[in-house]
Amino acid sequence: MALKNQNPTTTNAWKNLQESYQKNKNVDMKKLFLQDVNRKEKYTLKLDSFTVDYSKNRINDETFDYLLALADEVDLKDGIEKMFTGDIINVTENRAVLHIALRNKSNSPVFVAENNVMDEVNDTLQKMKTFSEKVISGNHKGYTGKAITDVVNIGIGGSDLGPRMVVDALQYYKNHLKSHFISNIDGDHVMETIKELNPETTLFVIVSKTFTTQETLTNAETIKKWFLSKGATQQDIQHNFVAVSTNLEKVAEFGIAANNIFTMWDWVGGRYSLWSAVGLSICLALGYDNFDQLLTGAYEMDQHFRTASFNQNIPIVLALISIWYNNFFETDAEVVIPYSQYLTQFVPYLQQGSMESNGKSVDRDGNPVNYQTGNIIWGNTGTNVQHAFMQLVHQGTKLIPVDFIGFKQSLYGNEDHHNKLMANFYAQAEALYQGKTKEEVHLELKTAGQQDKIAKLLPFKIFEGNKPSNTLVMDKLSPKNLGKLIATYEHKTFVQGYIWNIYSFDQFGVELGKELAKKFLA
Ligand SMILES: O=P(O)(O)OC[C@H]1O[C@](O)(CO)[C@@H](O)[C@@H]1O
Repeated sequence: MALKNQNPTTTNAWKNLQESYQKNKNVDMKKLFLQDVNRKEKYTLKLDSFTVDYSKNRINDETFDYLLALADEVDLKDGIEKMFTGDIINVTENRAVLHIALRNKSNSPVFVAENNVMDEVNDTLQKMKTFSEKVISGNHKGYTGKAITDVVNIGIGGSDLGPRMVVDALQYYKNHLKSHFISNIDGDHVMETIKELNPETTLFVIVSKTFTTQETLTNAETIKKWFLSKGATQQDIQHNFVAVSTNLEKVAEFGIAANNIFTMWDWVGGRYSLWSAVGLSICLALGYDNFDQLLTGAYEMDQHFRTASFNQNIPIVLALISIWYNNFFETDAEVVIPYSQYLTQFVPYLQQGSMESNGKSVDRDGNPVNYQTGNIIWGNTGTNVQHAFMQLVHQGTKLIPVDFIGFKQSLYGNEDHHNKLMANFYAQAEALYQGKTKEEVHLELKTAGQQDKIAKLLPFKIFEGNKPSNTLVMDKLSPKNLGKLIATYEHKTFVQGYIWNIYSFDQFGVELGKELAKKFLA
């Protein structure tokens, strides 16, 4: 059965939210905190050690209830169940959407048509484990009999961003294998990556769900030529090349042996695929046990998402807050700022996850929507952003909600650095919320003995404040916690798309550019 099809603007909850917006759009968050001493606790969600404080938002109890009512009215519960039970919710491509099956630690059956997909999932995971252990231990040899030292992931979009982000984020847990990622069709990118590599000891992992993507195939062919030009033969390819794909025929045409193919399925969207064999580069870089922990973290979030009541549900609450700003305040963008240098690739990863999913302008009936859909996601790591774009968030004319992501402990345990990092983390959220009034600036200049500057500087030093943010805190950046964090944003994206009444799991918007590029090439 298809997803319910309902224009969200026709719901009672939407009308109530419009009224609530008119009444409360300029609500002073400081007053909300004064009125309710328990606000911080009340507006904080928990899943084990993962806490999400959403108290610094222009939301009062009334608004929050209407947001929850919106989720009820469009029957979000039904949408979630349909995803988890393998319904064809990617209608335009006639596919189920089952990234949750890839990390289904309960191993309870998940059916697509009559087929329990868990059997194939478990087989592929076992194959990834066996192969990655063989490579890491040095038992899998390159074509001249030497152990592998370097792994190159060749893929783009979901076949690159997920594994790249996870390998980078979890580099603390990495083994001796060096990881490289080639995505762009820019030949300089390819040459810069392979120039130092030894073809004898390098494993190339070609990742393409379709195995028709121009970038990936061009890059893979260039590398194959380079490999063959170094004295290797066609026969040697089986030692140094493996592929991840659904398109077994095309992989065979490329010259990769059948037992070197790791399968995936059409019910895994590219941007949701790092949990599948697309994560092979993750297993190779971190070892299978760490990959398994990543899956466990995501599974725990899946369970929470599926079972927690809406008002306690982390992805749902984050999605509703986002809709509140996007559709009522008409903010266009959201900033995501992880306070961990390890998460440098997190925002580029999230950009595909969110923007390729929800950048749609027709509803599930094929009619143009008369409301805003996908958010623009941007950001980078703190504290770097404080010296870059935060000026605009603090004092610019736009209202830009922020997600701050932080960890209680650093991995190397350097307390001095970590205390300073986290002091900045909390200070940014506080500064956005508190602001600085005219009176405060006045007093500050006076106290600093700068009375003579008051007339000149006063307006420039005022911070309007009352700017919204969520604060997401985990104990430390572990594989399990990263799994939880990624799954949080995956489900947030699902909820937004569901409520906006769009299809989040196709991506026809990338096709026109591809077609025209072929014409330009000709
Ligand atoms: O894995 P493939 O088939 O090469 O596709 C790569 C990427 O291209 C897209 O289809 C479009 O950008 C993404 O959704 C996907 O992640």
